[in-house]
Amino acid sequence: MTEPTPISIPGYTLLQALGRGNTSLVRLGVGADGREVALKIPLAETLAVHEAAERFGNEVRLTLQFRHPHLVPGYAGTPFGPLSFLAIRYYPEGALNEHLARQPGRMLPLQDSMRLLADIASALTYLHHLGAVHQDVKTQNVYVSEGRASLGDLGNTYFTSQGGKVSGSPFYMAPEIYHGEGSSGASDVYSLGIMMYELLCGQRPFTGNTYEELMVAHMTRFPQPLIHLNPQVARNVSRLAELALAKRPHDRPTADAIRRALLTAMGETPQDERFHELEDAPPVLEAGQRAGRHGMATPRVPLQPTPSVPAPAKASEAPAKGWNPFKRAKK
Ligand SMILES: Nc1ncnc2c1ncn2[C@@H]1O[C@H](COP(=O)(O)OP(=O)(O)OP(=O)(O)O)[C@@H](O)[C@H]1O
Repeated sequence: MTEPTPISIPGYTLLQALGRGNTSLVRLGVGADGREVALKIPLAETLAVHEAAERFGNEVRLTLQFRHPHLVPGYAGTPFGPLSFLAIRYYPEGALNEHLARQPGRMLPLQDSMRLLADIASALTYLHHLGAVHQDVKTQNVYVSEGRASLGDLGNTYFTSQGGKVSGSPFYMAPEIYHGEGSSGASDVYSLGIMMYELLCGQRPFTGNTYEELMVAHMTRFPQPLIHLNPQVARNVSRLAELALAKRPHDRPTADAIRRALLTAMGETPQDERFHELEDAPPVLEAGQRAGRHGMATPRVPLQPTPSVPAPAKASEAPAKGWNPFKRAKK
């Protein structure tokens, strides 16, 4: 794997690497104001492949545009070109999968799990309200801080009105995506349903050792009721988790119904969500130009949907070996 460019970002002191994904190297950085940030820097191979570079640009633009307490906030970024990067909030506790791996039995106390799930459901309610689909809801893309969750990684997010390529991660992908059909808010809800099982009973509802086994499980099997696996889970929450995994998208509840059920089970009275208006879209920038909340003025321009690599829809298209059920094939 090649080293990313750039090796320096004006305005930031680059510190140690926090992690590396398929697309980018993430480094801790300190801004001119002394604030620690996570700097996503695309790998050279990401920039070399048009679709991958477009996806990174999409992530930069949408992260800077959306604003919600449970979406990872973006501070500044350059969407395209050799100097592209994205500065986002730094989460010292890391991603939810890393957080769970540190827990005994990979399980958090029930109230803590419900809080995190309610936060993610809230973020999805916001995206769906705006007509956007996240397409990659999974524990690896949720960041945790002091018991609260923020959803990140908007590289595959698109507005349904503008269209976008269908993608997902095999452990979390809804049956309609395996069938090669379109994604929607309901396919995000399906992925949230998978996370409800992971967090509330410590196991995934569908497993498989190969892509084909996993595909068959998602398309044909029905999960055990959550409440049978963990009798402490409230009946309504268990029922909504099962419904979230309905084979047909229109049989699934909304993210907001799940949020409300979780809050009610926690003894709270759910309030209606109140949303910020969309940030002005960052302008289309030349290489090296920067957009952000404390950067240049941002004229209104329409967002361009950025295509992502489609998830393999048929067994014959599935990766034969070395497949990773947490990752889509990206390049
Ligand atoms: N905001 C952050 N704060 C702390 N650590 C982070 C942050 N963002 C990313 N990381 C670390 O960097 C790793 C790689 O990040 P990420 O998975 O987002 O990379 P990516 O290449 O953009 O994603 P993908 O592999 O889905 O294309 C994460 O697993 C995590 O350990």
